[in-house]
Amino acid sequence: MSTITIALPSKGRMKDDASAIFERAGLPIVAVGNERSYRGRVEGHGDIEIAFLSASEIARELGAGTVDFGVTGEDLIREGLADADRKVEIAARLGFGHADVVVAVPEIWLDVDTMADLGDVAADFRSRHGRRLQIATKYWRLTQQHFSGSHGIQLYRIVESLGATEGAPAAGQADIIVDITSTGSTLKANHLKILSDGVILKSEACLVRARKAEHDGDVRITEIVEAVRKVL
Ligand SMILES: Nc1ncnc2c1ncn2[C@@H]1O[C@H](COP(=O)(O)OP(=O)(O)OP(=O)(O)O)[C@@H](O)[C@H]1O
Ligand SMILES: O=P(O)(O)OC[C@H]1O[C@H](OP(=O)(O)OP(=O)(O)O)[C@H](O)[C@@H]1O
Repeated sequence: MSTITIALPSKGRMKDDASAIFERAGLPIVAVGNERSYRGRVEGHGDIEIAFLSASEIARELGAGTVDFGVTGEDLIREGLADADRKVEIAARLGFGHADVVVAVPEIWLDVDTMADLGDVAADFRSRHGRRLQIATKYWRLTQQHFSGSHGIQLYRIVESLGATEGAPAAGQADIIVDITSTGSTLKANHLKILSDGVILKSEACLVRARKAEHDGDVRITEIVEAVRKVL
C-alpha cells in the first residue's frame, strides 16, 4: 500500500496546535531520529509519513501534490496557489491560527472608509501626487484579486514588503497596506484603520488535502479526515 504523507508545521505559531490535533485524533506523531529531524511517523500507522515543513512550504507542496495532506493557514493556500480550489480541498477548519487579511489605510484618511472611497483616491492619485497609489504587502495575489477582481480598482502599485509591513506608510514606502491582523494592536500602534469592506479573507489553520486521483476510493484518506473532524 502506498504511503500517505502529511505535512505539519516544523516551527512557528501553528506547530504545537497542529501536532496536538493529530494526537487527539488518535494519530500521535513521533519524530524519526532526533528532535530536530524533519521527518516523523504516526504511532501504529506504518503507512503514514510526516513531513515537517514551514507553513508556506506546506501550501506549495500541497499545490504540487508532493504531499497528501497538510496543516497550514488558508491565507497561505490562497496566496501561494493559483486556482487553489482546483488543486486542493479544505478538509477541515481547525479553530486556531486565526488571522484576517485586511486592507488598512492611515487613520487620518478621514473620508476613506470603504473600498469605493479608496477607488476614488486611487483614481485621483496620479494627478494629485504624480504617481500611483502604493500598497505594501506580501499578499500579491490576494491584493490583486480584491482590488482588480472584486472592486475594479486598477490604478495602484504593489510594493513588496516581507516584514514590518504596518510601518511602510509612516516610513514613506507605501500609502496603504494589505496584511494579516489578529488582535489589531499592530495596526493601532501604526495608526492604521481597516476599511469597512476591507477584510479580504478570514483565515485560520486548516487540514488541507491535495486533490489526487489516487485518493479516490482510498478509505485511509476518509479515515484521516474523519478522525480529525471528530475532535474539533
Ligand atoms: N498574528 C499573526 N501574525 C502572523 N501570522 C498569523 C497570526 N495569527 C495567525 N497567523 C497565521 O499563521 C500562519 C503563518 O505562521 P508562521 O508565521 O508561524 O509561519 P512561518 O513558520 O513563519 O512560515 P514561513 O516561514 O513559511 O512564512 C499564517 O497562516 C497566518 O495567517
Ligand atoms: O493584529 P496583531 O495581533 O497585532 O498581529 C498582527 C501582526 O502579527 C504578525 O507579525 P509577528 O510580529 O507575529 O511577526 P511575523 O509576521 O514575522 O510572524 C503579523 O505580520 C502582523 O504584523
